[in-house]
Amino acid sequence: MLNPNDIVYDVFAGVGPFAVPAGKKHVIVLANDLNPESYKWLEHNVNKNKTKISKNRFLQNVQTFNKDGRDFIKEDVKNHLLKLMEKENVDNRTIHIVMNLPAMAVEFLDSFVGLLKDVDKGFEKIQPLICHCYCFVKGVDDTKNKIMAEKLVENHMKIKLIHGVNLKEIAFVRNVAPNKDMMRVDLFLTSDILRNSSDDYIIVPTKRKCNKVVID
Ligand SMILES: C[S@@+](CC[C@H](N)C(=O)[O-])C[C@H]1O[C@@H](n2cnc3c(N)ncnc32)[C@H](O)[C@@H]1O
Repeated sequence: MLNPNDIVYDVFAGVGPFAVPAGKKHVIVLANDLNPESYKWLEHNVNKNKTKISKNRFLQNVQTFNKDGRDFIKEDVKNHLLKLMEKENVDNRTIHIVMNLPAMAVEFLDSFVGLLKDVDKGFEKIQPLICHCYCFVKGVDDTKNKIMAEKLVENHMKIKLIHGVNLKEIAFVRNVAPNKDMMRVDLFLTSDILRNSSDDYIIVPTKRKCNKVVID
């Protein structure tokens, strides 16, 4: 899916199985992991594969971070987006946010709501901005799995998902245990979400129970 001008923010990068191949394709990558041991090997793999270009350049190839995902989003992803919004020329590219921590990633999604609420222009320069959020659902059937994954994201972001507007796709990834499937929800992080100016969206009730969603 990735092209050389694209940008990847890998919030839960582990030892770099997404970040390193992306860096090798000359994609700009900001890769983060909280676990110091994962971070050590992420650094090792980035250096070993020569994906690191220069400490001093803004758009270096792969940059690594050792932070909690929420801090990484609110500080480093935000700052990087702000710099892109200030640039005069915009490359033709897609920005991807990868959130591969299926048990918990949805709990970090609210960080994007209002992330750029103080900004009033330049949003077109950071679109499309696609968030790939992995989650687990109680495996029932494909249709119900997709509804559960959608409700899970809606409850955590407190926004209504609308296909083609802020929802790109919901995909089955794999079965991980009896009655437990991994799903991937691809979201368009629109300027409405980033500014939290969500007149178009119905705010869904906050009632939620951890990762489980009950379908009537
Ligand atoms: C399922 S692994 C995914 C790693 C990698 N993306 C992959 O596909 O192999 C999730 C990673 O998230 C990291 N992690 C867990 N909690 C985190 C947090 N709060 N902030 C950042 N990283 C975290 C873990 O250390 C682990 O490396």
